Amino acid sequence: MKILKFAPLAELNCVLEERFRRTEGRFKAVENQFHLANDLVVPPYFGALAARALQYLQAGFPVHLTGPSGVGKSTYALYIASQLNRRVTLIHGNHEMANDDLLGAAIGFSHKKTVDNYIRTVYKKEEEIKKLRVDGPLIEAVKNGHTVIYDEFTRSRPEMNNLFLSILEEKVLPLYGRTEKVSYVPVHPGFSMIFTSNPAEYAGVFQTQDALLDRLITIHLDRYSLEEEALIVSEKAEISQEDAGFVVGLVAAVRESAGNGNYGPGLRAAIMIATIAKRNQIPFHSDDEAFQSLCKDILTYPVSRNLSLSGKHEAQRIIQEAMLRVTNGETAT
Ligand SMILES: Nc1ncnc2c1ncn2[C@@H]1O[C@H](COP(=O)(O)OP(=O)(O)OP(=O)(O)O)[C@@H](O)[C@H]1O
Repeated sequence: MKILKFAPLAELNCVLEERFRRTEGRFKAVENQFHLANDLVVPPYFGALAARALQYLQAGFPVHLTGPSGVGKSTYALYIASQLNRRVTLIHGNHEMANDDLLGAAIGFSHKKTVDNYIRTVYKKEEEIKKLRVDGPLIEAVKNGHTVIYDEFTRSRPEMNNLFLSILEEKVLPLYGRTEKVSYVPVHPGFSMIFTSNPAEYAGVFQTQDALLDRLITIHLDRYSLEEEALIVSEKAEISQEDAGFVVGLVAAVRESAGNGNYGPGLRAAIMIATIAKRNQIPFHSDDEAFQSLCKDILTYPVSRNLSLSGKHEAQRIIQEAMLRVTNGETAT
């Protein structure tokens, strides 16, 4: 399994346009700092999938990565984007997103006044008022051929996402509601898009219009294997593979006992437990009180969400039992 050491993505030729920074966060859809996992673990499955996704993008088709929370969708998307070697624009879906956030908006007026009173008897005055607009991140991306990662796109309202229909099919970005003569921007040949989403049954997620889904190559991501998860956790938290295996096995056993399937605690919870335990020199041992409390704090809520009203106590019982099982060498499937 490959382990890549990555610099922050910002250094990977993924700088956002200075102009947007100067608009003081007006374009809330864009973040100007984000990081690819510092220690990116590339299991064979991940590498093969990323290579295929790259082929699809290079052939001009957008890719959509979907799967439960924490299976690595954003990480894959950033990794694939970094392979394309073009600037990256990152958009986060949210229910408040509006066209202006992506296309830009009027930010005021410029005013020019010329008064010519050189000859006292003649008074000449000219005034010009111009609307000032700032292009939004999507216009820049489309014009300059960036790779756009639209993370959690189903958290934006479906009507908001209509914009992408013509970008992806007709290769033009229509500029609705503008007074300028040009009413669309042609899409640069180097432009490509990677979408990510959680399944439709997740809270806060909107149904996607079929027309958009029809344009995307949708790839379902499954959880990493326990061995892969252990390697990721050991790299991220800088702990031994044995300790990482124990934490990952514990989280998996808890998820299994709680019947959470795809939706229970996963890789993120394991990374949290491992990082905090390492930082605070808490032994990775189920007999250790501090370790038990840490696991309960992190795992109780995601486990109890699926349980009945007695959730909290039931969840803690499940966690305690899972600790014993994993300590006794019983592994989750
Ligand atoms: N291959 C990997 N190498 C290193 N770290 C990884 C890898 N895959 C995932 N991670 C780490 O696991 C955590 C979850 O990954 P990520 O945020 O990509 O998941 P996601 O599927 O996009 O989750 P969500 O749907 O909740 O946004 C992150 O901390 C990420 O850095």
